[in-house]
Amino acid sequence: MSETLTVSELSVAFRRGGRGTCAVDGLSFAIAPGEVLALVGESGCGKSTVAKAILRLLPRTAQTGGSIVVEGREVTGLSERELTQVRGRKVGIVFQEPISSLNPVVSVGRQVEESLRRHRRMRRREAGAAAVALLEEVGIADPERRAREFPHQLSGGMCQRVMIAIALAGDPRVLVADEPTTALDATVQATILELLRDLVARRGMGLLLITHDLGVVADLADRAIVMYAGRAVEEGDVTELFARPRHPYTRALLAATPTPGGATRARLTEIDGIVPSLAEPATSCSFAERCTRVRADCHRKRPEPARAGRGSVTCLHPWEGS
Ligand SMILES: Nc1ncnc2c1ncn2[C@@H]1O[C@H](COP(=O)(O)OP(=O)(O)OP(=O)(O)O)[C@@H](O)[C@H]1O
Repeated sequence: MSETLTVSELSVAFRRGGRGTCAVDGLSFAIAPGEVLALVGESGCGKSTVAKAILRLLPRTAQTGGSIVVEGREVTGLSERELTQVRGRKVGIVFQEPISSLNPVVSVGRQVEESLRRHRRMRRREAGAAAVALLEEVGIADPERRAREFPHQLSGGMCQRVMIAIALAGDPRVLVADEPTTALDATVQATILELLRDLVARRGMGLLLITHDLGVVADLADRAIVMYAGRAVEEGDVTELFARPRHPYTRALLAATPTPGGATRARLTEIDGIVPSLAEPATSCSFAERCTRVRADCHRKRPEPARAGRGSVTCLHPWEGS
């Protein structure tokens, strides 16, 4: 099966007063139709930067390297005009804050219609009917009435459904969902995850799910990449990753995840300051300072990805599969 999205050796550095911060460092992955791939890691590890690089939404101060191919088309060198065909039509995006992402003074039906007219060149009447059908597809009851309402009249969960309808208007082959349920309460979260799962299966889209929440990964993803300081430290099938985490960071993340009904164990703190300059790539393991298994060579040698089970691990001394 051909991939909907292939990212190869993606790197992104931000310049800040003469110094560079390497936010993403040599990340590669591919998503097949109907597949859910999660990018998981703490705040600041570079997840959103990956999403923005795919949609070419990074500021001019960002230096990007590597290749991003969407449905066989390299997007890194495209002009703004060519990019409009990719954004929305081939790649849709859903952000974390549904209410602030919607226009408060335009009815939700009209906002879906506008997206349909922009991406699919529909006439107004045709777009009106298609908007109602999309609202129904994303699970909004009584869609004709709801289409006339404004964002403040809808719950957070319903607003997120509207955002998903807007993202689907261009009939994208890949959906990028950046923390799609983080702003919602737990029961609503579960219904939105179920909707995303249904849509991926029904439409055969690829889904890149960006989250810091391993519970969300377990619920929805087929595969996951665990990111730390801009690099993939472990990658694999979700069931294997949860059953046999090999990287000490994956283990630490799993240990910090609240268990149902149990107490939340210590949370890992946010990472700041990653790699000082792109010209000076890391010469050691970036997790060494926080690692419980650290050995002398971790401070001297940069680990490279090595195959492990059906995935890979980037660690000089990984836990062996048991
Ligand atoms: N526009 C920017 N200019 C400079 N540095 C940036 C910019 N955007 C992100 N960064 C830096 O890049 C790194 C990765 O940020 P990013 O937002 O991708 O992480 P994240 O894992 O998505 O975190 P969060 O979940 O908090 O959004 C951070 O060190 C951040 O400070």
